Amino acid sequence: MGSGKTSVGTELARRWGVTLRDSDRDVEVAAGRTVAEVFAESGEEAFRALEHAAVGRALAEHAGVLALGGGAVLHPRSRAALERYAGAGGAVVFLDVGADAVADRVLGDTTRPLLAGDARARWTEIAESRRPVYTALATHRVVTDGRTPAEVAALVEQAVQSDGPHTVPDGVPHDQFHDRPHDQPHDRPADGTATVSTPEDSP
Ligand SMILES: Nc1ncnc2c1ncn2[C@@H]1O[C@H](COP(=O)(O)OP(=O)(O)O)[C@@H](O)[C@H]1O
Ligand SMILES: O=C(O)C1=C[C@@H](OP(=O)(O)O)[C@@H](O)[C@H](O)C1
Ligand SMILES: [Mg+2]
Repeated sequence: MGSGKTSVGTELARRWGVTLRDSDRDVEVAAGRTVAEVFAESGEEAFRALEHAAVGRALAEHAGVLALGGGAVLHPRSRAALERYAGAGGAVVFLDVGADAVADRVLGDTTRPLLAGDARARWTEIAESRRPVYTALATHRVVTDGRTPAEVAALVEQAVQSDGPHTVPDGVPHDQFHDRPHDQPHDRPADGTATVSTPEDSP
């Protein structure tokens, strides 16, 4: 939440001339309700089931950029689907962000039900608990603090087009933050239609 998956995904799709899918948006269309309404009326479990279905559809049918909701990786079968996608050469990008940067972005926002109450404390707790999942799943990590969505999109492009060991743009070699379960090249195909998933980045 607030790492910029939706914003950066939009920029990246524009840059590459492809379309953006966003799992939250797909859930809202399928449910005919907002994410906040689904949480309030049906609960988080129902939201996760809708989200899992949206992720599966997007991975199967979408050739472009996919922005995930930050909790999409909590569903074991969504996580497994993303692992298969990455194992087949897809790029899964962890947009990393710290609490100070995120405070300026989403902490006053009421559209994210999991941040109700002490939003900063909730965000920090969620981010810490999910970080191991994000780092295990991601093929690339890009730090977003102090960068505009356009700047982050350029860094994502640079990261996924780089060869060999995945040195992220802030200079931290990929293997210092991630026990990578797969070791495939993650170049964007020349036709420019690769799906780049952003598994939250951070919550
Ligand atoms: N790099 C950034 N710098 C400043 N604000 C940003 C940045 N990325 C996103 N935002 C703002 O933060 C809010 C959340 O961004 P969003 O893309 O919805 O994040 P996510 O999808 O990861 O929750 C939006 O208001 C957006 O305009
Ligand atoms: O991290 C989460 O559990 C959530 C993140 C949200 O998406 P963003 O990460 O795009 O804000 C949205 O799916 C929902 O509010 C739950
Ligand atoms: Mg989003």
